[in-house]
Amino acid sequence: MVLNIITEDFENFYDIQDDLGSGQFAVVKRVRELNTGHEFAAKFVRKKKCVAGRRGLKREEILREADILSELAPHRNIITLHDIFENKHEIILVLELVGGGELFHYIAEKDTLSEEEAAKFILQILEGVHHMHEKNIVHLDLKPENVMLLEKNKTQIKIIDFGISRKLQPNEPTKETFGTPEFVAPEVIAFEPVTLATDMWSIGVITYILLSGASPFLGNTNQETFNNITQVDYRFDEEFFANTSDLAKDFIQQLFVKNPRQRATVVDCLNHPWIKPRRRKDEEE
Ligand SMILES: COc1cc(-c2ccc3ncc(-c4cccc([C@@H](O)NCCN(C)C)c4)n3n2)ccc1O
Repeated sequence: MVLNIITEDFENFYDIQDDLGSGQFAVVKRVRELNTGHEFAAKFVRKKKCVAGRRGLKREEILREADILSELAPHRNIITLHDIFENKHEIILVLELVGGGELFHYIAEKDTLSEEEAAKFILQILEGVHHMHEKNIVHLDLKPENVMLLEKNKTQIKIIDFGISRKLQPNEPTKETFGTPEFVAPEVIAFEPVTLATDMWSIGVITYILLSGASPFLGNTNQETFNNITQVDYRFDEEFFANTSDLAKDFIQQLFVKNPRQRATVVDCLNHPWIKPRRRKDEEE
């Protein structure tokens, strides 16, 4: 994918406004494009100063996210990349702005969702992930914090943060990435190759949380969490799942399968009876 990287001064084209959030090597700011007045989210990512440097990311790692976002655009449930800037110290990804906040906060405010509402969110995540997986792209960090609502109190979602996503190459096992402990699949903990199925495990965790407000494998420490995941040690506590349908529990159970080759694929999930009746006719294949 050929990227058009602009090396002129970012502030000749955009007015920087408020901070939206920050991570280890990146900060996301709201910006306004000078010649259109349109607002965007700009992700400023610090570049490593030298090979041995501990701060910042390698240039090719940052551009990998831009490459993948460019290949995936456009899709209604995946964030769109608008511009890329580079200067001596950082790379700036200018992205479609979403104003509805993280799904994580939406759940926190509501504690749990109805099955109908949860399934609507999961269907959209599946449609975005289906688009990725058709291109052999795996996200590797799917979690409620990386699913954002397009607008407040509207249910359309966008998947963000492709910072550790990968385009899988046949016969080239990918092992080196690690997502967020609570959401990672057993193969990630075992440092075995990641595949498209790795995302499907995370979708199971997200579904479990949307329906119950509880996290299926979370322990008091990361090691406890890893042990629970490796042993696929979870349960549908009556306290949280008394009113959850068997179909919804079956959907989750088909994703919490240790062997990635036996885990439900994104197409299996889109055709699962808990999801399929909620799809629009034009989306069925
Ligand atoms: C943080 O990394 C990305 C953020 C975005 C993105 C795109 C549009 C957009 N509109 C609003 C926001 C936003 C608003 C508040 C916080 C954040 C971000 O810092 N936190 C997101 C989740 N976090 C766990 C990475 C991002 N975003 N973030 C896209 C790709 C990324 O790799």
